[in-house]
Amino acid sequence: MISPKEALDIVENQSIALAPFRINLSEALGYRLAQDVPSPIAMPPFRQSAMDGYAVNLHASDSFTVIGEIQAGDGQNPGLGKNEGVRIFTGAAVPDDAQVVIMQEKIRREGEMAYIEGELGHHNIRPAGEQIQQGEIALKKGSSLNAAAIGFLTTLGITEVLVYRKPSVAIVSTGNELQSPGTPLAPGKIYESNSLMLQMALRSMGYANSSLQQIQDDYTTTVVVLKELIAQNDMVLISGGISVGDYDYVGKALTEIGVTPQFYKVKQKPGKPLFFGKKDNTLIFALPGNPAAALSCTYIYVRTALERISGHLDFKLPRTQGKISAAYSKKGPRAQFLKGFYAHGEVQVLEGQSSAMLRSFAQANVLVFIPEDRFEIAFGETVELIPIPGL
Ligand SMILES: Nc1nc2c(c(=O)[nH]1)N[C@H]1C(S)=C(S)[C@@H](COP(=O)(O)OP(=O)(O)OC[C@H]3O[C@@H](n4cnc5c(N)ncnc54)[C@H](O)[C@@H]3O)O[C@H]1N2
Ligand code: MOO
Repeated sequence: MISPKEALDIVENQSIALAPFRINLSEALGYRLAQDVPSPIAMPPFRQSAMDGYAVNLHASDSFTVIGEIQAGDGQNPGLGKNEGVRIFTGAAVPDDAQVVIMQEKIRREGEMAYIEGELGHHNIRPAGEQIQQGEIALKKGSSLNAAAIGFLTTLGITEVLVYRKPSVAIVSTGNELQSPGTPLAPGKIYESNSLMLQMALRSMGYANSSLQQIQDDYTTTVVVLKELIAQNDMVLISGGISVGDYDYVGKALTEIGVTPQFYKVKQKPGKPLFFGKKDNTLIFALPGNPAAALSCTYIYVRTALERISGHLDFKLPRTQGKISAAYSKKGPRAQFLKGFYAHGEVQVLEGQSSAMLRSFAQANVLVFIPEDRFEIAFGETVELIPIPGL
């Protein structure tokens, strides 16, 4: 059995970015750039006034003559003699001859004459190219296209960019005991909840392209359905049927389909029987059916794979720290990812850590990582936390 760290290393190394395509910026939210993007223009494109006031060619004087006006958007560049100025507004082009824009609050006007009152202070001119020069890299390959990034590229006149494709993900739940919600439970059945939960986890992380399937514990069906889904998708997430029971067909079916295993079983709780494999360019995770195990593995391993194949090339699982609010005793040698609630530097390990339970997960905002070789964590000790994404 490998450690969580070894398993994450394998996932990172095996998750290769999908093929890029061109996209309009208005559709590009959440994608990652597949190229360095150079700026086609300098920004600002001209010397820009940062204030409403007067642009002045000032020479050792505390007064000047106002000879005209420039509004934002005007294209003229009037010549200014010594101690001549123009009325100007924020965002307007400053005449080449002006060295300073004086805020209107510091000016007293008398007809065409303007008198400076108090200290001049800043020159209030944004130099051309102050933010970026023409040809300079605006955003690097791998950058996330969030609202600010899309806004920034739009200020440069860019309308289309090359981004990495986002994966199509098939989510498959297995198990004869599973019944779709919406009808009273039949004896021996439970409601099927993993597929919707996993779809929501993916959506909350920015991956909207997923489909849901449910299959019975039947070997032939499992082979046929999984084979087709693996051929058609970039990633397949299977929940349940990966342990050692007589009706756990998933592992055998994946072997028959020709999936190359990257690992099976991780020294962790929850999620010990996690399987990760590859067929051609498709990544396959067989997640343990226990709901908290399936979700925990999704937030740790599936997330890492999704980020990397979507172009977040150097993605590492975010980790932070907090002080534990009560002593904790770990039983057994497996590393643990505990459901926790973190606030103001302190983390509380929640009641009910069984991998069959979701109650504590529904209240958690972090996973508390307890390494394999740690058993007794003292009150107030600093522990590693993995924030739950998408909250
Ligand atoms: N003899 C052993 N038995 C088990 C071992 C072991 O090492 N030896 N490992 C245990 C651990 S740890 C886990 S985790 C589970 C994982 O088992 P499977 O991945 O095969 O999952 P299932 O048996 O199909 O289901 C487990 C549990 O989760 C419920 N489940 C499954 N799918 C769903 C779903 N879509 N929605 C809601 N709930 C679901 C299922 O009813 C079971 O209760 O194996 C242990 N056994
Ligand atoms: O590994 Mo299982 O998820 O502990 O119950």
